[in-house]
Formats: sequence, structure tokens, C-alpha cells
Amino acid sequence: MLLKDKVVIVTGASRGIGRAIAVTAAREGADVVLNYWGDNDATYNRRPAIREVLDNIASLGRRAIAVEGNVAERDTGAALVKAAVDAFGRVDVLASNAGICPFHAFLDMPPEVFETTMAVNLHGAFYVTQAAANQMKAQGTGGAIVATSSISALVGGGMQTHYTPTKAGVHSLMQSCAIALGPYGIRCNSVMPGTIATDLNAEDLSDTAKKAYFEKRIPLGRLGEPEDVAECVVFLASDRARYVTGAALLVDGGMFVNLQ
Ligand SMILES: NC(=O)C1=CN([C@@H]2O[C@H](COP(=O)(O)OP(=O)(O)OC[C@H]3O[C@@H](n4cnc5c(N)ncnc54)[C@H](OP(=O)(O)O)[C@@H]3O)[C@@H](O)[C@H]2O)C=CC1
Ligand SMILES: C[C@H](O)[C@@H]1OC(=O)[C@H](O)[C@@H]1O
Repeated sequence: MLLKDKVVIVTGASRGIGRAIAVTAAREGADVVLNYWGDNDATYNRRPAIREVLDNIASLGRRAIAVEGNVAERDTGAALVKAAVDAFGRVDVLASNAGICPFHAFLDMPPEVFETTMAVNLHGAFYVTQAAANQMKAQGTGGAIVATSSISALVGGGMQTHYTPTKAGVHSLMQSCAIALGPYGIRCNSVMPGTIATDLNAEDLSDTAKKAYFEKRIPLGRLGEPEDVAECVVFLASDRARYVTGAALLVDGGMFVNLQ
């Protein structure tokens, strides 16, 4: 088991990639703190979703707690760490994953869409990482932080001018934190998913021509699934990756390298 008896915090754990990270970590022996929020989507009822993740993890014989909180708020990171320590005694791994991508054109981008995207995706990752790292430093036994960046850290999107800089920022945050936290034995890495079928892009991919374009562009011939990313996060969080820090792992079925 890759994460036997480790305590893992996952932000954005109610669905999509975060949910898969949480369940995969539990399957690999971890106890998990599940963060979620839900305010950004009025049509979506988050409580049954998080209940399902809790039940799923319990059925694997591991412990989990759910902690509601908006990562864009500075104190949420500290609250997640406190909940982890109260419930499980420590924090070994942070998967900083929560993110939003409200597609919008650039020229008339409402400032609040830009600022909320920055606040959730980048500021949230910063403050949650800082809180977890302080706890790991205090414990004195190292730790691992894996952030969900994106292929979008490397390439652009005309409807994502507010989003792609946050993903480049998350990638850069992990690089700098690898330096800042290496002396404490805390490793910091990111995964860069390509196009993974989740609620985040369900509407965008309902355009069948666009979906077909992605499938054609991906050498492995299919969109990604949340579990494809989760397995990589768990690897980077585990001791198997003990000499890996400051790295970014593309998990995109080869889409990035496919020029022609
Ligand atoms: N899907 C893709 O193709 C790709 C996704 N990514 C990144 O992966 C990460 C997860 O995305 P994905 O699983 O696709 O998206 P989903 O929309 O399926 O899930 C997003 C998760 O983030 C949570 N969340 C949203 N806003 C907040 C907030 N303010 N505070 C706390 N939690 C919040 C949601 O909680 P709730 O359910 O309560 O709303 C949910 O658990 C994101 O960072 C995204 O940028 C990167 C590359 C590709
Ligand atoms: C939401 C998008 O489909 C998805 O998000 C990313 O980060 C990927 O690059 C895709 O654009």
C-alpha cells in the first residue's frame, strides 16, 4: 500500500479529480480529510455527493471526515489542518486540488469572474499549502504536497484567460515551495492533467465536435478519467517518489506533445 496509515487532506474532494484522489488514497491505506464547497454551482447539491465519498472510504476500511470550506478564504487551510489533527493526529499529505473554470471570453471578462478564479485556484492553493506545510514542519517528519495544476499551465485557451494563469501559478508555487520546504523534508510537486471528463468541462465537452477534436488530438485516443490523475497524485505523494520534488507530471494521454 502506497499511503499506509498516512493522513491526507484533499481539497475539492466531493467530485471529479479530487474525489478520485481521496478514494485512491484511502484504497492505498490513508485516512482522508475531504474538503468541499459547492457555492459556485447552485444547481448541484453537494451534500449527497460528499456523503457518497465518505461511505466509499468507509467501505474500504479507512477513516474520513468532510470539512466544508471555501479555499479562497485565508483561514480555510488552517481549519482543514486543525480538523485533520483533531481527527487523526497529524497531516502527512496535502492534495491541493480544488479549482474552478468558468469559461468566458477575454474582452468582456467580468472582473468578479477573473478575481474569483484567481482567489480559488491560486490564492487558495497558496494558503492551504502554507497551512499544511507549517503543520508538517512542526511534526518534524516531512511530508508531501501535490497540487493539481494543468496542461493549461503550458498552453493557452481563448475562453480561459483568467484560468490558465492560475494553473501556471500553481505549477510555479510548487517549484518554489520545493525549494522553501526541502530543508524540512517536505516534497512539493504538481500534476498537469490534460482533458479529464468531469463536471468542470461537461458543458464545454457537450459540443460533440470539440470532444471529437480532443479525442483525435490525444494519442492514447480517449479523454482522461479522474482515476488516471489520482493514481499519479498518490504516486507523487508516496515514498516511491521520495527523491522527486519540484516536478510537474503531465497526465494528458500525450495531448501536449501532439503537434502533428
Ligand atoms: N477536468 C479537467 O479537464 C482538468 C481539471 N484540472 C484541475 O483539476 C482540479 C479539479 O477539477 P475537476 O475535478 O475537473 O472539477 P470538478 O468541478 O469536478 O470538481 C471541483 C471540486 O472543487 C471543489 N471546489 C470548487 N470551488 C471550491 C472552493 N472555493 N473551495 C473548496 N472547494 C471548491 C468542488 O466542491 P463542490 O463539489 O462542493 O462544488 C469540487 O469538489 C481543478 O483544480 C482543475 O483546475 C486540471 C486540468 C484538467
Ligand atoms: C476545464 C477544461 O476543459 C480543462 O481544464 C484544464 O485545465 C484543461 O486544460 C482543460 O482545458
